[in-house]
Amino acid sequence: KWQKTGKLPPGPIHLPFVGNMLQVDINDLIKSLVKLSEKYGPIYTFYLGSRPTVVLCGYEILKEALVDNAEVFSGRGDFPAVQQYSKGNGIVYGTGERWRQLRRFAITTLKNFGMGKRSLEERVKEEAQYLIAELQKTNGKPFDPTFAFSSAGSNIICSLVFGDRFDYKDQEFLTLLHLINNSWHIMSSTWGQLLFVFPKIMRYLPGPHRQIYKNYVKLGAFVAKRLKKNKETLDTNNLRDFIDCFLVKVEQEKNNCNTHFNYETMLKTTVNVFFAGTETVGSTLRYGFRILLRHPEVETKVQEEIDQVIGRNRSPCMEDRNRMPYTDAVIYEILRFADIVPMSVPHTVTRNIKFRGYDLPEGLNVMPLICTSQYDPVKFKNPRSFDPNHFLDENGRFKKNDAFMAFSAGKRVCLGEGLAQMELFIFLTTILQNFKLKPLMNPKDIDITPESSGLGNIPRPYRLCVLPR
Ligand code: HEM
Repeated sequence: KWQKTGKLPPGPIHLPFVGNMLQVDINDLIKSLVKLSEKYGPIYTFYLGSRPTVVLCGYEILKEALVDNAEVFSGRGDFPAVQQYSKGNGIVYGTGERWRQLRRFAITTLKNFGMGKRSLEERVKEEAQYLIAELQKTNGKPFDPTFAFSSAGSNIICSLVFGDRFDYKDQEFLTLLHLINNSWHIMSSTWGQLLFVFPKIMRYLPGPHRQIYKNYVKLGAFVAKRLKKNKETLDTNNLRDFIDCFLVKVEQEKNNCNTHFNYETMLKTTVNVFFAGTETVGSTLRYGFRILLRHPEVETKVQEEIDQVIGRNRSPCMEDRNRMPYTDAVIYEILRFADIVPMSVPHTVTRNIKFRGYDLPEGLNVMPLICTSQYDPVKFKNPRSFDPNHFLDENGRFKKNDAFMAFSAGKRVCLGEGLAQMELFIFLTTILQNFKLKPLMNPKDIDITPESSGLGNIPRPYRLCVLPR
């Protein structure tokens, strides 16, 4: 069907059933896809089993697709790791009118609860103090920061979605964080990549990839419990959180047989936002602090800027960011270099389109390799090096770069970008205001390449010490 519809971009010769599997290293799918673009150019066709996918590489073509043709490239493509659970419900994996309505509702509702506003900033500042208290408990001894960071990030989204934060030692909370972390690791492992390339076959084979679905079911059970609790205690004159607002919306729409607001979409959307808001910020902080251990000179410069602009006696706030170009650039560079969602999430085209001379039929899978924009040598001087100068001009002022696509671009752009930027700035500056980082090895020996790459780029596990300043 796909071939008959028109001229797809060229690509490596594919075999029946296995597609282009034999042309890639399944331990590092992304690297292989980037390598193929050296031969076939910025747009080529790659077969996942029998299904063609158009791969987009480099800033120019990603912008042309995701931004200049935003509507057409806004469909959601095959993502087998989660499809079995989400079944097209929810924001991340929804498509068409359902996705549009759920996304609009989520953005408006999260804004009403303070996303992008001062009230939420106060919440983030308060959480930063809990994080500092948690780090103080380590007494300068080595520790693994994974769960302290993901707890802090997760608590912000929990406040918005569930109306409250959790204690860092709360067992149920820790279990949820483990489920999310575990799923993210599997999606980013060889098993996750096998699942991506062979969705049908892998569904029937044993292996860790099956755990992703089980984890989602457990997360869903927790969210279902919260939905029930909210419903039992709902006061329509005092809406407490995202779930309350969704319950009201479902009730308002109950006689509309075409509605997209029902129990299933409420459950899956809540799971989506909870998952997306937890692992991403946690992973970025974990990656970012590993980079700072590797580059103590960057840590020192950020601390100098903190001392100059904020001092030691008050908490950092978002207004400070405008007066801290170096720290601003460091955060952008962490997001660029760590590149924690390197191939974004698959898209599709929503209607037939002629694009760069090729015929892309409606429903065709598109893989926007946003890592190739973040590492585009035309747009960044030394893309393979961590260098905050990528975001500074010659006078030391912050300089935007269009090729920065850590949150993707266009209609599907991450809806939590503003929130994530706020959390990263406040958490990072509050930690560096209070502590000096101490690595457990010579900084020059710290490897800041990812441990594995798939849906996510996973930083290598590490421990560090934090000493009071
Ligand atoms: C450093 C932190 C984050 C990064 C790097 C990140 C990155 C991304 C990326 C690359 C996408 C895929 C966009 C696409 O399909 O083209 C995405 C989607 C999404 N993100 Fe984030 N994200 C982050 C934090 C958050 C937070 C805090 C939230 C919570 C509100 C969130 C909620 C979502 C949702 C709901 C989507 C799906 C959007 C859609 O399909 O319309 N993300 N994110």
